Amino acid sequence: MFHIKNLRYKDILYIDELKIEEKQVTCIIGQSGGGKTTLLKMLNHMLSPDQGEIVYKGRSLFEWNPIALRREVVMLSQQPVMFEGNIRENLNFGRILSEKEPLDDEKLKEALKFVCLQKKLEDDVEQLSGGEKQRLALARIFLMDPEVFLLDEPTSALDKGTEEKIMDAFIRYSKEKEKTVIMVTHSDTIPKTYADKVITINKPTGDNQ
Ligand SMILES: Nc1ncnc2c1ncn2[C@@H]1O[C@H](COP(=O)(O)OP(=O)(O)OP(=O)(O)O)[C@@H](O)[C@H]1O
Repeated sequence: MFHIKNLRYKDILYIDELKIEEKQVTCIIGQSGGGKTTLLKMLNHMLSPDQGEIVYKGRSLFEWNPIALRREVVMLSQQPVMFEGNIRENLNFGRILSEKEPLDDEKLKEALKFVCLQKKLEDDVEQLSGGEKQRLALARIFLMDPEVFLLDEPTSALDKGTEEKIMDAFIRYSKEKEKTVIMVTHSDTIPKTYADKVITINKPTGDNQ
């Protein structure tokens, strides 16, 4: 699905060749500051390489309309993005960005349950904790229903039990719906439990595979 060739970005990321397969769970691991987030941002064209090429579905990312690409390839960033307003508005905002119709409260409540978030749709997002915001942002991209999920440390602010419940549900859903999941993680257990493939990205030495 993604094919990276001879990628160079500043002195941050050097990848000679890397393939990421569709409908699989790929975990990206490696040392802090090694360039994992930078790589995720390249996959939905929020950053461009200085040299080399990223091919997505057989076409160079440069040929893709960035907006159309980001409807298919959605990124959950490390610091969850929150919009002013309540939980309902925050969940449906992703749907608007994806040009999909807003969902009724029943569907939104199901999404909150999916991420183990016991809050009301009317609750203001300002009052949520870091871990609650992380789960709300995950529920929002889940409702966007993209083909590819780029997840940057999606459970870093959660306790082990909650991490396991959410990851179990999310990966089961992704497999059923044949989604592609590309996830940066520092967890020891997530790659072992869920990954079809693990990629290690460390500071450049030229042998990132
Ligand atoms: N736009 C930028 N310009 C210059 N340097 C950057 C830029 N973005 C990130 N960096 C640097 O690039 C390196 C890689 O950062 P990145 O966030 O990709 O690492 P990471 O592997 O995701 O780290 P962590 O595991 O700590 O989240 C870091 O040294 C960071 O400071």
